[in-house]
Amino acid sequence: MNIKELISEEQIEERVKEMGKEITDYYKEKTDELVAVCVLKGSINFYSDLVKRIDMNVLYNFIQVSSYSGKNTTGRIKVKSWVEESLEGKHVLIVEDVVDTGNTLKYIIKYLERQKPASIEIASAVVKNVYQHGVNVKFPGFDLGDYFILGYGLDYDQKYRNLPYIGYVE
Ligand SMILES: O=P(O)(O)OC[C@H]1O[C@H](OP(=O)(O)OP(=O)(O)O)[C@H](O)[C@@H]1O
Ligand SMILES: Nc1nc2[nH]cnc2c(=O)[nH]1
Repeated sequence: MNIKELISEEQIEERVKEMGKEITDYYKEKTDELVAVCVLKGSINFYSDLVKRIDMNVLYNFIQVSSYSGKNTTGRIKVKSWVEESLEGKHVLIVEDVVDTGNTLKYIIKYLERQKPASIEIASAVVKNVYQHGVNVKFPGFDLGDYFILGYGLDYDQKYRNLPYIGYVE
């Protein structure tokens, strides 16, 4: 497979730093504590980098869902594990690696809303088809066109997640 680099490690690092500041500025008037929900598996690298750049107390939480097989969405969200602690009254930031059709996020938001958090916002390393999915990503990292991307946590059939940059298959 021929993989082309699209966003370098340095560009990611720079943008994640900025996003951490944007998130800190947004929340600092509202709360001194944030629950960051990592959407496994793809968000693991972004999550780990981003939380270090948020200058307030960040509580960790994890949810695992998946719907992609190869390059295509199956349209069915499989839930593999749920968040553990109660989110009632908490400010929640969902941390995603990529928002594409928005199906995964719509599902997760519905699930988290049942727990009555004070607020739910989204940070995503990459946003694709930004006007199509109807999900408001308050903190987008990179806005890309219709590439199928991999690396920096993102997979192609579970492989290539550990590439330090974001690439696409030529
Ligand atoms: O906006 P959507 O079209 O729903 O696509 C986005 C979702 O697809 C990927 O997850 P995937 O199902 O591949 O699971 P993974 O994170 O374990 O790789 C990605 O991590 C997002 O969660
Ligand atoms: N790996 C990967 N997963 C996705 N899920 C939705 N879009 C993408 C993508 O471009 N790459």
